[in-house]
Amino acid sequence: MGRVVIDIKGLIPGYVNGSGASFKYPALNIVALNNELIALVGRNGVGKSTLLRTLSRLQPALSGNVYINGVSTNTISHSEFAKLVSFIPSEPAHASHTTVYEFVAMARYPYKGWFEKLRADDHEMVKKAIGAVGMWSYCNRFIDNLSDGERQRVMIAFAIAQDTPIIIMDEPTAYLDLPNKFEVMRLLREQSASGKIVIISTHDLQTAFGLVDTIWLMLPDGIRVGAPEDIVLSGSLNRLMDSTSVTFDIKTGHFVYKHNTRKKASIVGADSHVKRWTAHALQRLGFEVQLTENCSSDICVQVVKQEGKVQWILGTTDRNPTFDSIRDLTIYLKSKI
Ligand SMILES: Nc1ncnc2c1ncn2[C@@H]1O[C@H](COP(=O)(O)OP(=O)(O)OP(=O)(O)O)[C@@H](O)[C@H]1O
Repeated sequence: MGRVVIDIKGLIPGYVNGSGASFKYPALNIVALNNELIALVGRNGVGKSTLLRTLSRLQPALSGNVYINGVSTNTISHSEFAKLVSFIPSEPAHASHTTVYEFVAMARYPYKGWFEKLRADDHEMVKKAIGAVGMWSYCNRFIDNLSDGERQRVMIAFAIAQDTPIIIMDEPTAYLDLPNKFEVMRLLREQSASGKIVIISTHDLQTAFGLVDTIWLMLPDGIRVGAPEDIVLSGSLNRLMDSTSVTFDIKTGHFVYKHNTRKKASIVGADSHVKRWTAHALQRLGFEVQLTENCSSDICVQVVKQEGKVQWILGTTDRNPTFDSIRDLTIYLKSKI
């Protein structure tokens, strides 16, 4: 696959109605490069689908331009554009009485003239695409009878068979369980590694921040572009969450519930994994937790491990309450605070 560059210049995506623009996003200036897997993230309603649909030419921009390899997409014919960009919408395909094979074969039609049949090399491409997503044994199954995860793989096969240098997918990991989310991301990584630009929108920050090359973070006042790590270090994620109940913990890389109470607790003991998960439980109860060598707060939990058995002792003497599980410890603490 040759080099591909998307150059977004002064693009304002949005909708107009009779009284003017009903939704208008600030102007975007971004360059995307081949081999880049990009996740577009942002709150509900910020404009992710609108931007992806605009890049895919399914709706006009309010102003600005998108260039693919230096050519304005407004000047590219529909059939040529279909050889450059495949767009997979967020709603899973429901094509009645269409088999997986027939559905993926439709991806080859941009390469055909009117009434022209698929040739042997088109069929090879379709077979390769279905095989690449591990769906070969499903070829004769109807699309309607697939699970969401299976259908999502078929959608990726469609994009592979369309064989475009740019793949745009709106929420490809929605509806999927965790192993399937990672599997879909692996397939998309393979596509970008083969030289394509892959742009997806997602609400799944863990998957996005763990696996993509670049984040496009859509905030209400404009977009931030960077490696996931750049975005974390810029502090922009707290603006994404800008909420009274969630905050981003830069030390752990996790989004955490914001508690109002800030009682202090310390956890002592030798087993670092047990200490860390005990801290997790106490943080959930609203404690500010320190993992230390010595008890330094009013509430101190000792993690003791003897002959493979773990116990949690509240306080510093043997007469203090002792628990056999984190659940018992938290039930006790909740009854006291
Ligand atoms: N057809 C339409 N006409 C006018 N406004 C629309 C239309 N479709 C969506 N909008 C508005 O455009 C804004 C952006 O919507 P969009 O669907 O792009 O957001 P999103 O970030 O994809 O949201 P979500 O994460 O909830 O899917 C919203 O305020 C929405 O109400």
